[in-house]
Amino acid sequence: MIKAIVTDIEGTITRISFVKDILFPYAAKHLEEFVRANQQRDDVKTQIDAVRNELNNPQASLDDVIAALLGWIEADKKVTPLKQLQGFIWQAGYEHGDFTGHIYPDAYAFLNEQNSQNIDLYVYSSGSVKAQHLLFTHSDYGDIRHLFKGYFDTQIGAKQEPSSYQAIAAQLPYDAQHILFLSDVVAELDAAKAADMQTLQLWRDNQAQSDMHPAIESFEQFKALSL
Ligand SMILES: CSCCC(=O)C(=O)COP(=O)(O)O
Ligand SMILES: [Mg+2]
Repeated sequence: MIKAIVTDIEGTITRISFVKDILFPYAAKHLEEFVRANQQRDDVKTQIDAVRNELNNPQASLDDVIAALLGWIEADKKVTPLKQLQGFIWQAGYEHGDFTGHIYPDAYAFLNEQNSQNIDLYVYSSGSVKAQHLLFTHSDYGDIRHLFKGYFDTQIGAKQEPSSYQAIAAQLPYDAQHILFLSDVVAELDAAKAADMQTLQLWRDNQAQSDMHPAIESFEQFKALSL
């Protein structure tokens, strides 16, 4: 019996193209100016040092740090300091109304339905917890943060590592087998399954599939599943 749902964002409840074609280019456009202007801010300084750490070069110049960050955006690398900085940068875009956080209509209906049935909803995304809050605060449906009980990002571990799902389950008041993890990415579902969670793939954009996980194309098909 499912008591809690942990959902991925991009590709699961949010269109991939919103992240790849709107959020990532916005971050790339504003990153250099943001990092230079805010390099003395404590939370930004921490992430700049974390980039130097990732580069194994404590002496890396700010130019080197910026070049690495821009390369990681281009390659869609889920490197924690990049994801944390992207969250800071997107704040201005959301607050100026440059975009709203995309949520699929079927996902919005599904999240509301599960919430009304007292299923606890959590988020686990490579996007930082700050970025998650921004997307849900400024979503296509207004502020929908009330739907979620908690948020996890790569600070708990990478999404393709079973230990990350074990750590999430340890923070929830349910055994892993009562937790359903939703994602579009098979490697993430494999990791969650290895941690004893139930899994369900959202298959919206022709992603690779696997016999190991049930799959649906839209949450409208959820009720027909016997989970
Ligand atoms: C929180 S919105 C930004 C999403 C993002 O930056 C990202 O890398 C998407 O990763 P996900 O784990 O949600 O597929
Ligand atoms: Mg995803």
